[in-house]
Amino acid sequence: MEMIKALDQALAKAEMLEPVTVAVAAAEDIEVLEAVRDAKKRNIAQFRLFGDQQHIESLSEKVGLELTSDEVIHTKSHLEACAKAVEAVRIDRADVVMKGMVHSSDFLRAVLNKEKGLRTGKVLSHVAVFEAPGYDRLIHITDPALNVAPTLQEKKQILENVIEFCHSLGNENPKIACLAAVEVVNPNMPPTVEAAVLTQMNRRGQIKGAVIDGPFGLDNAVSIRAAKHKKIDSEVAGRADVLLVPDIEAGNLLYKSLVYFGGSHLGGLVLGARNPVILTSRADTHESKLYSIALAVIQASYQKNV
Ligand SMILES: CCCC(=O)OP(=O)(O)O
Repeated sequence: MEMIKALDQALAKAEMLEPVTVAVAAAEDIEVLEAVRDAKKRNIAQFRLFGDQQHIESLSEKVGLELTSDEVIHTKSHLEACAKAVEAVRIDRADVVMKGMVHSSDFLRAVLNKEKGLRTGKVLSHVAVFEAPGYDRLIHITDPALNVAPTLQEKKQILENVIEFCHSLGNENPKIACLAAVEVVNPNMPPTVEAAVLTQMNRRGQIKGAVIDGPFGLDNAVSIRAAKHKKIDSEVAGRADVLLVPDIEAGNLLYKSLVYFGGSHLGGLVLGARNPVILTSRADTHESKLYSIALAVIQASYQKNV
């Protein structure tokens, strides 16, 4: 498979695949409904929209989205919308679940629910895929939204999730930079120590399918000039496809810096679940929500074929 290097390429790829049914939790939002409208136009997805029916219908009219009566399912609260959207996926009435205008914590509680959620045996983790101006490839940030302070063991599993995801986008050997505040191992700075351990686990074949290195500062992970200036010699330095961040604070700040200072678009998914799960910020654009749907279509097709 040809490697996907841009979000528009992901959209084009999704258009060639089987459309999926997406269950949206709390769909009463302009940006969500614009993404729904555009995904339907491109025939990459059908939808089941859970939320306040009147509100969904009035916003849909504003964005020129025509809905049939079976596409909207009225719910009385956001929690009910999350539970019902996840249930739709569990009982195979939908293939993908998507966060709408609801807090990530409420949405994730439904996804992670032990009896009624979409857990597998794996650690679930979030990845945000950015097209950043001036960077020559897609940059994956993990985990900016789900694992608050992952342990070393959890970081290994977060890496395994993102490696499989990169493979689904045709990147067979992604370059992964484990980020910290500095690029040397400092026993007083746990992220630097864990980055070194993960690097060694990759070298010894305990984490396969990628080239992992670290610790790196952000500069030398994504800038060849910075890496050369600091005399860092690594296949990954300046060319990272994936940034493993130390914790949710670093990841979420980096995510929102790329959006608000960098003007980047993105796609966001939860990995490791039974079905694709779309999770973006409530404030992300409809373009980013559409790209997320495209990535979910690709992931669904990949999961069917492996
Ligand atoms: C993937 C970003 C998660 C997030 O921060 O969501 P909200 O902005 O909706 O809180």
